[in-house]
Amino acid sequence: MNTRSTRTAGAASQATRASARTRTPTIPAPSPSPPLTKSTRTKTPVNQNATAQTSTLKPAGRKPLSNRANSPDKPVSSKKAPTTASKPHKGDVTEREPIMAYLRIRPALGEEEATTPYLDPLSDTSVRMTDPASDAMAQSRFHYRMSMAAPSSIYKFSHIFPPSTQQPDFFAKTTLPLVKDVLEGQNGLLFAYGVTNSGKTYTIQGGNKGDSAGILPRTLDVIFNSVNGLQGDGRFRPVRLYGAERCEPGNDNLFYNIRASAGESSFAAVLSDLAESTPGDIDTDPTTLKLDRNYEYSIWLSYAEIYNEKVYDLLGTIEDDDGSTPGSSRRNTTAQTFGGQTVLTRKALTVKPSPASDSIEGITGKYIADLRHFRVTSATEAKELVKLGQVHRRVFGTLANAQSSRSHGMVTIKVLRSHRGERNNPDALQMSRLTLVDLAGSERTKHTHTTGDRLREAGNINKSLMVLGQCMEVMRSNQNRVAQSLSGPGRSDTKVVRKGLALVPFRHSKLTEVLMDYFEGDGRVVMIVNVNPYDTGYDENSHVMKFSALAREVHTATNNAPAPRVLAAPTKPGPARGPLKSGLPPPNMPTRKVTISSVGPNRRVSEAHLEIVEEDEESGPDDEEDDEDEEPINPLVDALFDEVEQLRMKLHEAELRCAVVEAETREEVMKEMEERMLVMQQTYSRRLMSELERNEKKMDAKIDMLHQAGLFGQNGTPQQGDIEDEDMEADESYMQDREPGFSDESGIAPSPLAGKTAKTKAGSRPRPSEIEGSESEVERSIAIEDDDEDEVHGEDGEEEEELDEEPLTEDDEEDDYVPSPPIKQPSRGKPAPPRLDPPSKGPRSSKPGQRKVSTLVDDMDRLGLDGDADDSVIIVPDRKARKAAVPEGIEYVPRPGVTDVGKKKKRYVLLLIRTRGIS
Ligand SMILES: Nc1ncnc2c1ncn2[C@@H]1O[C@H](COP(=O)(O)OP(=O)(O)OP(=O)(O)O)[C@@H](O)[C@H]1O
Repeated sequence: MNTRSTRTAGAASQATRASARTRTPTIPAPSPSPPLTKSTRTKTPVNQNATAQTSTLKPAGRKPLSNRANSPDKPVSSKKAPTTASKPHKGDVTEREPIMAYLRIRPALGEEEATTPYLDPLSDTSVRMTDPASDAMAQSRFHYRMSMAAPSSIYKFSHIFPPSTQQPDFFAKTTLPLVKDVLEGQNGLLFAYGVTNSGKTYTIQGGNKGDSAGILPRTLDVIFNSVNGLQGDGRFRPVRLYGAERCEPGNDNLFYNIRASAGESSFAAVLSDLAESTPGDIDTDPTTLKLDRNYEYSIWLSYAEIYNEKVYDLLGTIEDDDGSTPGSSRRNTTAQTFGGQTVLTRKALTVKPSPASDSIEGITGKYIADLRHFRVTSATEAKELVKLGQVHRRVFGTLANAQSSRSHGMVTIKVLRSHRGERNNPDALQMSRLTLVDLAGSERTKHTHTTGDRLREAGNINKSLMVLGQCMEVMRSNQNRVAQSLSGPGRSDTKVVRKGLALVPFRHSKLTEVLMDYFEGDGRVVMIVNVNPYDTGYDENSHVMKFSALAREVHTATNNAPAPRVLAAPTKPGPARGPLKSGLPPPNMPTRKVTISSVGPNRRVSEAHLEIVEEDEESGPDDEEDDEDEEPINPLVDALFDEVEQLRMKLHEAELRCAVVEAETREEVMKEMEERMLVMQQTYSRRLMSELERNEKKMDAKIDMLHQAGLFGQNGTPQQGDIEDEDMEADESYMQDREPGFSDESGIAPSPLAGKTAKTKAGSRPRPSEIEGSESEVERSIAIEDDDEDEVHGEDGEEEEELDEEPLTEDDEEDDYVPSPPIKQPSRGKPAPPRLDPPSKGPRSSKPGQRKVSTLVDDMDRLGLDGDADDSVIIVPDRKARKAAVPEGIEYVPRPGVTDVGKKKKRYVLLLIRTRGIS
């Protein structure tokens, strides 16, 4: 019996091999970097303790789904494998190793240097990550933290590379062991994972300065340095996943010229400009590995991308002849011009299960049908190819997103190795492959407000990464279950356990479908986690870190013995290998119209208007046959994944809506607040103005009383004429000082009474309290008392009515009157009025009110203020007095410009009484 046929695919198969072949079940400590040689590799049992101190992703929580993949007794496909007796089998030494997870911290760029990174390496293998928002929250009581991730966590890695790490060093520690493996017949997978702008492309491809070449160009350098002088003539070419087929040496001579690949169009010019600006051979890695010189090697390269859950050949523009079908063109991408419009057509490739005829020990992975591999004979040639793929990726990627890689880029290097003595024996052929994947940045839809096509694109990126995480989780859980059953007493028969293992959901995304063989078959897997510690997406970075913690708990099988590969059945030519549909796209074909431009040498700008047609995958006649080998896809799992994706989209849309509503609400509240503030400001300025006005009027009234009483001419005090002159001068100088539109420091617009205010402020008109010399005179004639409740009324007679309504009290009368001699107000140019007699200071003998009235009448008589006199002035202490004093036929008329000042309490009223004839 062919023992290989008993091998099963899926996690169960891994478990079987692990249990059968793991020789020393010791629990190793994670090594900081992968071993360079097989002898140093640590043999690891599948049972691992979680090394991350943070919570890992939650288990799916659903019942393990089983199908035939879960069964160790899964029957091999009914299809017969080639019956060649020399069918090779793998070596006996298979070990299991955890996925290596390396953290690379990106250095600060530009303005980021001013920011504090939120990653703090604690050692070579552990790092602390602290949410910057939690610091901000501690400082501000208004800030609240919306993150679901823990505010601070410690994560462990196989090794942590600080920002200062240089490309050569990074390559030597992470990738060189895989390069050695692939040249010795082992498979290897390396993928860079991280959020957008975290440095994945820089790590894989490199920068554009000296010594910044990434791990891909370095890998090519090391391979060609090592196989120098050991290259075969390329009489076999790799097909499908493990197969190889004979080809005529030389048929695969490459014809790749970027300009030629695009034809004579503006697009060609853009392509060549882009090629010039794309970093090429920046620096070369001098490392050379020692290889078995009994073998000869041929190196093949392919470059695919997965975009929106479709797989494309990035070297699709290269036209070559496959030799097997003479005359047939094998281009997957074409650029044709119709009436000035360039139509760029590329065809999505199908992912097919590897046929049983190719299978190695029953392991059936998947391959990308029609993805072409090109034989490369030098590092320069290989880098040129990569560069062409890069340009295509940039072209198609730019059409999607100018800044960020929106696709997963996948370069696969296949090494065909044959013994020099058996170079014509296909059974002695060995094939190994190394795939380097630059994953699309895990999309931060929440932060980038992605919508429409971008949202769908982001959804697909996230879906494939989510499925990758799910696969790892299921693999880990399956491996743990098998390991537990092995370690338990009397539980060495893991048959029952294996039956209950969950199906690893590789098939739910193109990315995992294409990579599943690395997880299920043999090969070492390395994961590079790129983190930008200045990035605002703390949550996304936490997710990336948790993902790496999970990956470190998954084990893959490594086989120390070289793996001989079978010579596959001849390739069946199918329609998928034929040329693309040519001509204009059919009307129902979805197309995208885009403009792409580039700046070439001498700052020449090239621009091309393109119509992009992405043809769907085609199914060929052999697909049915292939489908026989396919494991049935579980519709429930598929539906669940779709649902998760839909929910994620809905969540995102809801978040967007919330953000919009929040922004609108904030704006509304702001507007309302502004309006209220404005109203308040107006109210307060109105009050201030009226207050000012009132004070002005009061002040003016008081000063006018003094003027009219002629008190300023006494005892050296300024004569009224002098005061008026001074007033005028002061007014003039004040008005000169004040520019039109002047406003004081308070910002309040000048009051219409500002001039009056200024008068008093400037001191040109002395305040009553300032006129010390006249104080006694004033006291003698009138007492001026301020009252906070004073009110100034206009000349509308209100005062009169008000006063009449209010009964007079005795206090009023007492307070209101201070005996004073009657004063005759001198008219301008007339001699100053005679000095009034000092008031009698004797005790009051009569009722104050009566005394006031009589005294006032006497005063009037003394001053000759009769009804015929002009400009007569009389001070009437209160309304009673006024009523009593004003003789029949005389009415109270305020002089024009003189305010009728009234008080409810404790006030003196200055009245100018004119005779009827004067008014
Ligand atoms: N280790 C590093 N040293 C210097 N510069 C770096 C480093 N890593 C990244 N950069 C720079 O950071 C920027 C973003 O890097 P990169 O384009 O590689 O991010 P990315 O993760 O591939 O983003 P995306 O997923 O959007 O494609 C680039 O300008 C790159 O040159």
